Amino acid sequence: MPILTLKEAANKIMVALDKPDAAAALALAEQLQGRDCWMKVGMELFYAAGPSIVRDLKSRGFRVFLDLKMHDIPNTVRGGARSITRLGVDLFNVHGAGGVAMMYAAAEGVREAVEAGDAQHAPLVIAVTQLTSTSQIVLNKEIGITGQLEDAVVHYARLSREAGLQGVVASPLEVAAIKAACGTGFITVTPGIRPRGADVGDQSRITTPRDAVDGGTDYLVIGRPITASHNPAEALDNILKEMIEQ
Ligand SMILES: O=C(O)c1cc(=O)[nH]c(=O)n1[C@@H]1O[C@H](COP(=O)(O)O)[C@@H](O)[C@H]1O
Repeated sequence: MPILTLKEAANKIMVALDKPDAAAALALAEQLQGRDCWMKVGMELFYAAGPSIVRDLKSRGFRVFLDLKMHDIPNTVRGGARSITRLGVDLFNVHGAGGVAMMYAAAEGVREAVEAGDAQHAPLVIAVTQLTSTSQIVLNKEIGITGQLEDAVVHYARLSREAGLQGVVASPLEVAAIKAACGTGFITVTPGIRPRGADVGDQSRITTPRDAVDGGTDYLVIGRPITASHNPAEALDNILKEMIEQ
């Protein structure tokens, strides 16, 4: 892998702002300001703080990944995508399990909002393949998908590309297979990042930040290793250091 600059490494980080309200999220974001990383707004924060949290983060100069993992009938997802696009986010996700028509509807919703002049730019749309908390055993025995987990991930990646989406969410362990199937330009956004010695928690398919970078991922989604630290800025800086070390 080519050596990354500090700025390039920071550009790859999406900090999962899994906080209960806007005040807590913005206090954390402020501590990380000036480092060029993205902020990810997920269900906990968005359901509490609403659309204004997106505007608050954008006005502070952050790029925003809105992680609401839409999974519904195509018509509903199309409307959801239109509303999300109007918010001005840079990237959002849907569930690959919703199928091609649903994913296509998400892409259409984006186009409709942009063409109607309701949005300045089109956000990237990506599909969740298999959650990084899902293990091989859970996939086979609970979810009921037979075969290898990596094959299930690649299957959804192919479908999402067919539907016109720009990338997927997967674990860093599947990046090489996704890129081989869908091309190097197909974006991989990878949670399941744990620095050595960090608490794994509910994640199942994990790598260190450095292994994720060496594996060719485009973006690393990192929550608790940064946000639960007593010094989030220092935790982020240590991760960045590990990513750029020769
Ligand atoms: O779409 C996501 O962001 C996502 C997909 C996935 O498969 N696994 C996953 O962990 N995530 C999100 O990534 C973040 C990971 O957070 P930590 O486990 O605290 O680093 C959380 O906000 C999850 O909601």
